[in-house]
Amino acid sequence: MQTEKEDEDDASPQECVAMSDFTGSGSDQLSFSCGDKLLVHIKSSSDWWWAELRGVRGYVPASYLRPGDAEEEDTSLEDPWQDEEYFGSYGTLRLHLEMLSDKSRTEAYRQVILSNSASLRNKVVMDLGCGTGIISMFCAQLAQPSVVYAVEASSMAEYTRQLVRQNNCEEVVTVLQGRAEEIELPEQVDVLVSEWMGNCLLFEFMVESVLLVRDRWLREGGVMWPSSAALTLVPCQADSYYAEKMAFWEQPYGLDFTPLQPLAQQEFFTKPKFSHLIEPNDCLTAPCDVICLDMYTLQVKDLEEIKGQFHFCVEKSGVFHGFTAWFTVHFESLETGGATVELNTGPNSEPTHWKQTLFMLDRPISVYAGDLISGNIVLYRNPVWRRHMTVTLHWNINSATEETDNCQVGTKVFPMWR
Ligand SMILES: N=C(N)NC/C=C/[C@H]1O[C@@H](n2cnc3c(N)ncnc32)[C@H](O)[C@@H]1O
Repeated sequence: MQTEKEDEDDASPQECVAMSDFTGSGSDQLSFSCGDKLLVHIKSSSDWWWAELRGVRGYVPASYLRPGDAEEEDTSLEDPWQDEEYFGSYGTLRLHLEMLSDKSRTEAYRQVILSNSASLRNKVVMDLGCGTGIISMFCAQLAQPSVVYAVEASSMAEYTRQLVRQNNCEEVVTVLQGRAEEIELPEQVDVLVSEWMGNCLLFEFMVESVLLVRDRWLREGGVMWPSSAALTLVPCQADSYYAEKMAFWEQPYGLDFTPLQPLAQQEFFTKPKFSHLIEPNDCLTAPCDVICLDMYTLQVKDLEEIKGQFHFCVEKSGVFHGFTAWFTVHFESLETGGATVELNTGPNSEPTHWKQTLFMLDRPISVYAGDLISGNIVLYRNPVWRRHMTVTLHWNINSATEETDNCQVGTKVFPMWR
């Protein structure tokens, strides 16, 4: 871990305490365990600090640290769910406009209601995290449930009540403001519908609320919508993104800026890229469902660490820049044998506001038809910041051709976001 920063001295290093384990990737990141006391020498950016642990220095993720001793009591006030910020953001229209403008997403939920309208007659429904109440109003408009409990924790709930009245749905739709896992209902529900999926499926971990409400309010034999969810992964090319963020430094205006490339890798390729639009022909192999969740059996404790294996066979030679992930959810029919509705956020479906998530490798690797890329993905929920996680990818590349017979191995940890 000896690097050029060794001699850089700083005024007074600040002592910080690690709030959870961190396994560094790349040669300049420092690993540590929960409770370790680190000396922070340089806060080189908001995300990464230059720190020292037991005489070894390296980059550490700032969000894993809290100030030592003095300010101890302050950070204990920090809400691990960041509810104020989270529900505050849903109290404004921006995110609701984005979700409502996402036709693929919203029409999928409408299709679920429409294709189950007969079976929804006289049913008790909960719409968890109803936002502006669109799904609840689909239920009232397209079917005849006995009641829909539209639960919304943010201040949007007040406006949702107005929208329900404005659209003559108040007979059926009851808006309840509060966290769904904390509110009281007069009865159990037959159907628990929610649009809880975050980037990379789980980010925000709203799914925890869905599971808690399932366990408390879904009657025996009740239906979960979505019923199942799958995270899909594919090794891909990302030429334009790589050119834009890394190759750019090779010869801007005829000058050689390559000494900035390590910084570019740190700044642009450390975190996943949300809202990435992958072209179908960027995929180097057929995609693979690496994680499958059954919404009837999934438990909150399972969310701490979710692991999936993958085995890809390279279909065409190209440059392996990274992995792209997306998700698909399924809504089973209320009628036995009825049609299942699918919402697929992948590159072969209509784009959604989630688009896809790109995980860039530290450096691109040339791969050839027939090569095997196998390994695993692990989603580690952040033990402190409960809406965040890290995504760890381990991969092996076994060449199909003899010239590069050595097996290349790689691993990288992506914070999302803390
Ligand atoms: N699909 C994603 N990512 N987010 C879209 C869904 C987010 C909406 O659900 C609400 N919400 C989230 N969690 C809860 C909860 N536990 N109780 C009540 N309302 C909640 C938020 O305030 C947004 O309006």
